[in-house]
Amino acid sequence: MASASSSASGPVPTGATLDWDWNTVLTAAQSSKLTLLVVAPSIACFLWFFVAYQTSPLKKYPGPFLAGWTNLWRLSKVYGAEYAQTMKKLHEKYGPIVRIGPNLLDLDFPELSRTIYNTDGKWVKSDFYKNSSSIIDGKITYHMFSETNNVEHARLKRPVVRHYSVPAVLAMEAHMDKVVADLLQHLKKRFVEPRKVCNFGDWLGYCESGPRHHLPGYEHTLTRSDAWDFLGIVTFSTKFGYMEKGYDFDGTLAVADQSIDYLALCGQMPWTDYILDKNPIYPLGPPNISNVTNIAIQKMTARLKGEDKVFNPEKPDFLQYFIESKSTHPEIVDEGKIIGYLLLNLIAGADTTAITLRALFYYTLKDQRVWKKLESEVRSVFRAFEPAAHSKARALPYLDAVVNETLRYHPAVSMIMERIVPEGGLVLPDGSVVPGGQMVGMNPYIVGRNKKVFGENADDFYPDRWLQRDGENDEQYKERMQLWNQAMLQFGGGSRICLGRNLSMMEVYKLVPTLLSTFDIELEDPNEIWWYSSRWFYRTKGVNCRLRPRSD
Ligand code: HEM
Repeated sequence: MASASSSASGPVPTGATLDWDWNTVLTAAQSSKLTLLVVAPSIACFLWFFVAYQTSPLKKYPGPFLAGWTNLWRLSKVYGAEYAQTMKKLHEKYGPIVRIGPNLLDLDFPELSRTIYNTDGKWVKSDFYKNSSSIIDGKITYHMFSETNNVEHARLKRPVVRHYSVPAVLAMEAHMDKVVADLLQHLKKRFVEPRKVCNFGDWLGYCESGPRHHLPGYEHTLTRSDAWDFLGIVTFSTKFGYMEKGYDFDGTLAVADQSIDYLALCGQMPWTDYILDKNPIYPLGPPNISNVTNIAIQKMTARLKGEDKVFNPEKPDFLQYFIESKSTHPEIVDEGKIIGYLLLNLIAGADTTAITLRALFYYTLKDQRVWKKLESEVRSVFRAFEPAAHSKARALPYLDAVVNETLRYHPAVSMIMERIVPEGGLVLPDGSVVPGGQMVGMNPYIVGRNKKVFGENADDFYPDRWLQRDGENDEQYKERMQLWNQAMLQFGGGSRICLGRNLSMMEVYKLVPTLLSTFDIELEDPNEIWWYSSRWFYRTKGVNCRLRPRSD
């Protein structure tokens, strides 16, 4: 070992011969700084997580080990885009209760659906929802979906809720008929006459790095453009033009996808929204749906000035209703709120309906027994090239069964709908109590496949399960349906139930019989496996079909 005096690197006590090396001392000092800067916080962090983990009241519940420690685990599962499938496997492994976050349980107890999703105002949405808000005049502003305060939510909903009721939606049937009639003509000209393949889903390469234009032979994203144009018409009497152009010409649909993915990813660790989208210095969030926002602003301004030439007062639309609510509820509704209501209609409504329609065609066409049964029921009532009347369509039992089965089997929202357990806690069927302040929720995909409710074949697409069984009397059938409906959370539940469900069901019940009674439809490749991405929305692409004029 060298003496310290031989070192040029620092003062040495006089006369002392030291048996150490200043480099070693410095290295030690540096490493203790390192210890302070890196190791100590890591230990503190570990201890914090360890204590939180050990003392958590949810520790007793089963689930993946890492999920109990950090929300990064569930973030990674959302990122993987196989969320619903992963959760299903976890429930198969652990049972009806799975701890998927340090403070979050995913429950598969349909009997609790009316407790957790109810109207008493005590169950509050978690912070998951908050990031789907916007900054208006420098202030974070929530809409009906993102508002977690139940009192404020009820205030926002009050002026508009009646416009989504069944009678109000039925008053819009004339609008819908126009979109359906246009769609039939488009299909005839674009696909039936030139004998081209029609894409019932999104065209290949959409939203990926490739150019944003149609590929030859796969021109039309039928369900999606129809759903967007339909909502454009009922919302402000104007189609976006996706059906005419046949592709996402202004990029809106791609941006809508990004904002829904942002909701799902950022919602796993809600504080990240303050670093990303709500960052006051440099917002890094998803791009706005500026095209649609601009259209909404233009339409509202023109309507308020009496300059909207396309609006026909005999055919009411949501914009008109929202403008009226400004007079009936001036203390709640201003022009900013009207834009919020308009945008929510589009973002919450178009893709959910498109996903449902696409799933219905995919699963039904894949099972020719089901397809033929549906086709013959529909054709016994409706003629070709005639928009199906909603009231007649609702009376068709097999169509009803197919729609229910599609909603059960492929819910457009396939992620846990988080709620905060109120004071007093939640008693689970196993007798354990989840204390107030913790989070629980159910996933429509998981409860929709509960084998105790739907039977051993719950993982099969089998619409006939919804029909009255041989030997089952009316009372028994009614009871079974009541039980099954508890497990149908496709539209959420309670006071936060989907506001647009009547509207989307009207579209589905009109469009499906109209298409089946007008065309012979078949999958181009009966073995087609579609693309999917399961996050908040269970999105899909594909379903390429050949359409021919109806042969019988
Ligand atoms: C098949 C179509 C649809 C499905 C599957 C669907 C699904 C859902 C679900 C599951 C929720 C509740 C989310 C939660 O509690 O966490 C919800 C809420 C909502 N949906 Fe839909 N939706 C559909 C269509 C529509 C349409 C067409 C509109 C509007 C025109 C719409 C507007 C809304 C609104 C405003 C909310 C928030 C309700 C509130 O919190 O008060 N949805 N939807």
